[in-house]
Amino acid sequence: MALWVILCTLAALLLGGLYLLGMFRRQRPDEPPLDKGTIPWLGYALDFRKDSSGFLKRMQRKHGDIFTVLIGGYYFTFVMDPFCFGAIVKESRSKLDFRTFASKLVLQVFGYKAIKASHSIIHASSMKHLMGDGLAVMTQATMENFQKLMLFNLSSGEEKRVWQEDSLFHYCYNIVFRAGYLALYGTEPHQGADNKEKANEQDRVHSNQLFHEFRKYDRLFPRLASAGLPPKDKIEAERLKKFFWSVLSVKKSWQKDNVSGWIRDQEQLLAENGVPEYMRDRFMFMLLWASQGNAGPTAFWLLFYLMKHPEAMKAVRDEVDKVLRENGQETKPGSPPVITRDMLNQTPLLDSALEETLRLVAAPILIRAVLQDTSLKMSSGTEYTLRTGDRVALFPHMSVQMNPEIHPEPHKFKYNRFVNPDGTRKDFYKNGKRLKYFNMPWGAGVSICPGRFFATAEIKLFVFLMLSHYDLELVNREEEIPPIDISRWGFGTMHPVNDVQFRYRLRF
Ligand code: HEM
Repeated sequence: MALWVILCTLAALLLGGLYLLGMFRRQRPDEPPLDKGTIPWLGYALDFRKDSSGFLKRMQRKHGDIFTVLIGGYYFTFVMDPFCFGAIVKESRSKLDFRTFASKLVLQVFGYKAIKASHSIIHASSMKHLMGDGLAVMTQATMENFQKLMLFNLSSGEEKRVWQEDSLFHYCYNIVFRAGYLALYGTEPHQGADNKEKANEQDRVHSNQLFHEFRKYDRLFPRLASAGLPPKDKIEAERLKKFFWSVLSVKKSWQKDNVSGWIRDQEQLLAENGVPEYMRDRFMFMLLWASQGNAGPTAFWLLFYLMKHPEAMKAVRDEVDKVLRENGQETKPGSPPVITRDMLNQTPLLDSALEETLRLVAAPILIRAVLQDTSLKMSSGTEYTLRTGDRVALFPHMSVQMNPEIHPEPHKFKYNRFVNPDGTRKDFYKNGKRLKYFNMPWGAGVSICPGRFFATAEIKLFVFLMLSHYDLELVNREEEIPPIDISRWGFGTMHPVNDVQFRYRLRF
């Protein structure tokens, strides 16, 4: 009898194990093509982690616009048909849920254990402070910090009109990160005008140190997110996490000046929802990564493409100069221009150039957990069932942003791709049908980036200041577009593998 029980238990365990490894899963008649790969449980995890875009291209060629693949124990259904995107991102949360996957990820990479209200707290405070009137306040704060970082040692005189050389990715990421960080997380307090310069200097030093630690974490991030870090790097990641929890802690923020309403409100709302202080510290780290991880790299690509395409540089610079002139702002040493949110709304060409940059380099993968069987109709008319327990994923970089049927010559940077000659926005079509989702750098639906208007303002302020103050050029005019780091597909803006040298010189 005992032997019989043991045998049954072993058989049940074996069957359970095989089930978990995916051995019994079969494609049902109404389901998308299923591809489990050859390695049990892992499936295609290694191929996907190595180069998600290359892998998905191969799968699309093999299976078409919808397919389910096994990746590290999870079944992901990738949907490449842009006419289905709306149905997926707008589906009710009871069927396709964004939170399940996102909560797991933020726990793994930031140590933050999300509560139910986290998402609505983020979105409510972003609506208040990163859009509309709140955005005007944030734009001004960011402007002041850009000036603090970029223009503090400018003086007039010919001797200053010498070329200075720097690495473009590092330069852009560094300045945009620090200005955004100081605008959101606050500045060093000071009393009286005498101490102001001292406080400014402290802000410069502190934000620079923070940037250098942030970059260390940033480099580990893709492998941290896919649980692929070797032990040595894991220890380093733990050290960095603790460093950020401490530097960004709620207690330290109470000692700062000019902490944004965005940070203050979220901290307070979390506290009101019973989140303990140590967890609120971790939340602050998550917000730092979300807010600063993409804007700097995007600013790099935008300036790079403008320098690489002189006609684009001229058009955007002329537009910036015109807006400054028409708003009574002259660029003179010693009196930096005041750039307002209204001025940033008068730049259709710069908007198009930024959107074009994002089309080329923003590559998030949007993921929803399937909580109930959900049917999905493709533009071909075929209907599929997404299976409960699976995940559904979109990779708009491949399916729309670089799709030659939607954007002719997709690898080319065309600064005016998104704007008509009269300044209005262009429409985009596939197979003669107008598309709603033709560029998705910010995601879509419930999980759309709540900081997108602030991000846009931040990058545009930076470009305004760079173009109005400096002549800019690549050190090597024939510089090739640097290859991208393919381990970062899915996480936002891509990074270049190598940096690019550029030089800048005061214009006046
Ligand atoms: C060029 C810059 C940026 C890009 C390309 C970008 C893109 C994205 C994307 C694709 C997502 C996730 C969407 C999803 O998973 O479905 C996201 C989430 C988020 N972004 Fe941004 N973002 C940028 C800048 C910013 C800035 C400046 C802020 C804040 C000041 C910000 C705050 C956030 C937050 C808080 C989330 C998480 C939202 C949530 O959990 O619901 N982002 N962003």
